[in-house]
Amino acid sequence: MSAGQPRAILVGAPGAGKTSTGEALAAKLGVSFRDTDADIEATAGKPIPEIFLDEGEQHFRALERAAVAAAVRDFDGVLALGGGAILAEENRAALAGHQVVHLVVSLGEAVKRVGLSAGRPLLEINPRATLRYLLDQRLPLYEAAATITVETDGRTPDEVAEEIAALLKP
Ligand SMILES: Nc1ncnc2c1ncn2[C@@H]1O[C@H](COP(=O)(O)OP(=O)(O)O)[C@@H](O)[C@H]1O
Ligand SMILES: O=C(O)C1=C[C@@H](OP(=O)(O)O)[C@@H](O)[C@H](O)C1
Ligand SMILES: [Mg+2]
Repeated sequence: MSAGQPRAILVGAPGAGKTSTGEALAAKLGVSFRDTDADIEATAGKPIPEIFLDEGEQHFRALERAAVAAAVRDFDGVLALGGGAILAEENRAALAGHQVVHLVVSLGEAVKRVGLSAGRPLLEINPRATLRYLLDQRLPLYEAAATITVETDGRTPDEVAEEIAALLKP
């Protein structure tokens, strides 16, 4: 069954604001919001840090590939992905042909927003160095997947959502 396609798919580093800006954008457009991280937690029946602890990152990534495939196929609102979803070739292929928004965040701002935050198992130790590594590894992948690129530093999720809404094709 196909319900159309997502109005927008948000990608970017942890702390870029995919979840919060995605919610603001969905409200602005009057459509639903979905986050693959929430889908994964619902499937696993536990929070992401527990999945990492109990089954490990590889298992989380397998759940994530299934969540991305299902959401891109079935969902017609605003979709936020987890920051690491871009690493899987299968997920990058699923994004092709969609309106993909890269939320850009600087290292310093990302550290301020999510440094040592509970709920992001990859960032629990040395968040600045880890985020620097993640950004180096992933930035080219976010850039290649994106059809729209928006800066988020110094702007609220609502302001970022406003810019995206103006740039999206109907
Ligand atoms: N544009 C922004 N300006 C300031 N803080 C933000 C902005 N976007 C998100 N945040 C804050 O940063 C944290 C991470 O945001 P979140 O939406 O979960 O990012 P992501 O889903 O990309 O990891 C939250 O505390 C959120 O309130
Ligand atoms: O960067 C990553 O690999 C991850 C980012 C998280 O999502 P956000 O980017 O929404 O924080 C979440 O999917 C998980 O903790 C792994
Ligand atoms: Mg998120």
